[in-house]
Amino acid sequence: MAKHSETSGIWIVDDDRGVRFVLAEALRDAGWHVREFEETAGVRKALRDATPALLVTDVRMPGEGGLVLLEELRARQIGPVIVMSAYTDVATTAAAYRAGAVDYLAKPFDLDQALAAVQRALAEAAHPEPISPAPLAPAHALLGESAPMREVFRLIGRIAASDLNVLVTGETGTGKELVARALHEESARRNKPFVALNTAAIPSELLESELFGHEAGAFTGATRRVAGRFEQAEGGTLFLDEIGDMPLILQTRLLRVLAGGEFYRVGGRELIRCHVRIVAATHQDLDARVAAGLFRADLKHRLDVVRIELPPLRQRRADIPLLAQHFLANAAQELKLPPKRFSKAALKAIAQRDFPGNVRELENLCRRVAVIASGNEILPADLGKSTQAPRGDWTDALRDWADRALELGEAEIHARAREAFDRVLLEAALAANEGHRQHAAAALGVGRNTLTRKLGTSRPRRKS
Ligand SMILES: Nc1ncnc2c1ncn2[C@@H]1O[C@H](COP(=O)(O)OP(=O)(O)OP(=O)(O)O)[C@@H](O)[C@H]1O
Repeated sequence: MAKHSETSGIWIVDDDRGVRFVLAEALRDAGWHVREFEETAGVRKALRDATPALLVTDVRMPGEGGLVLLEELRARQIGPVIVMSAYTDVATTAAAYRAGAVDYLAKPFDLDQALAAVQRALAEAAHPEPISPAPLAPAHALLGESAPMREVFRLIGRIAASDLNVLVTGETGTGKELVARALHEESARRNKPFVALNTAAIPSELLESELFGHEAGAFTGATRRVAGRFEQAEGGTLFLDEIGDMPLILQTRLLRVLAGGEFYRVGGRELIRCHVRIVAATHQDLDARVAAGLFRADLKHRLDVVRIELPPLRQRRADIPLLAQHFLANAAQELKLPPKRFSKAALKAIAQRDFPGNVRELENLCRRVAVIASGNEILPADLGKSTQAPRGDWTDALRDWADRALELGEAEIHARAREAFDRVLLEAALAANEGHRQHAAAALGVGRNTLTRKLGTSRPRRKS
């Protein structure tokens, strides 16, 4: 490796001597000239005679913090700067990127990772990307301290300010929606709407108008013009959950909108331009769905510009105690119960459990014990037996849909919901029974005639 002593080298600022020493030695071994500082005051002094080729700084130190120095260096166009910190929550990570950091190392870090970050930063220094300044965003409740979650926070911090579409993948209940919200909160769009739509929860014939809105008279029950989610999210972020389940016909429509940035309401003639950032999520293997012909490859490319993979809870058990205590405290507060806490043994027992329903299942367990446990300290015996993961309750989605339809004063709400309900059951039963009507009817516990009658009536009612 080439010697870099012709530049003023790499400067490391950290009040922790151990970190400084280990990092400095590794960088020197790699051929760089390194200067060490234990506080930012020393850096300011040194800046009178020299500038670093790269600065690596801690965030919280006695005296002035690293981010203040970072902002000043950015103003003077000195850098690049890599930030390292044991504080790895989304807000701190994103604040570092906003202040101008080119990378963020979560302590404790791997030395190879640090060396790679230094090399990358120096290589990219010739083409620095502008980072728009923005005020600190409020902290939000995406919690975690495990290595995989730190990586997720790092990624969120890095890409929040961009307008790139993001695909969040992960099993059910891993926090995909919270990640989408964090991306929104940390972006310049934070004062605009965040709108979420679960594409799997909406009957396919209603999905188009949910997304793009409709004009009065566009179909039976459309008594007045209604704005779709795209319009509602204008300038902000649209979160499309369960994107893998979107019917192909709508995938085509969505693709056109994403490509052209404009759309018509259902039954409308006015072309509407949209400036919405899309964060999509799925618990399915989207590549497999593309291979099976169930998902459009071109749409996947549009959505999957940056991917954030949320690991299942079993791969980040280190987060369980933190999450459990948070959920227990929240549940007690919400339910107006006296504060409760887990005994050490109970926390240990929880951390060893399997949670097929991931964070959502852990949250439900904490709510349950908050109510059931009699004492203020939760003991292992209070936890009960591990149960199978409760799946996301579809009636929640139905309730949301009904609330909205009622609020908008839509017509024939009951009939439309019933139709959708029947159709989903019938389609599922027919699919599970290879199209055999009698078997499908038996599986559902209805007579064959009922099934045939319902098949006859549960058709889309769009007029045109
Ligand atoms: N890291 C986390 N910190 C705090 N709360 C979390 C975290 N991850 C998930 N949760 C909570 O767990 C529940 C499920 O999270 P969320 O709805 O974001 O999951 P999801 O992956 O979108 O689920 P699904 O695939 O079923 O839609 C929510 O109540 C959320 O607040």
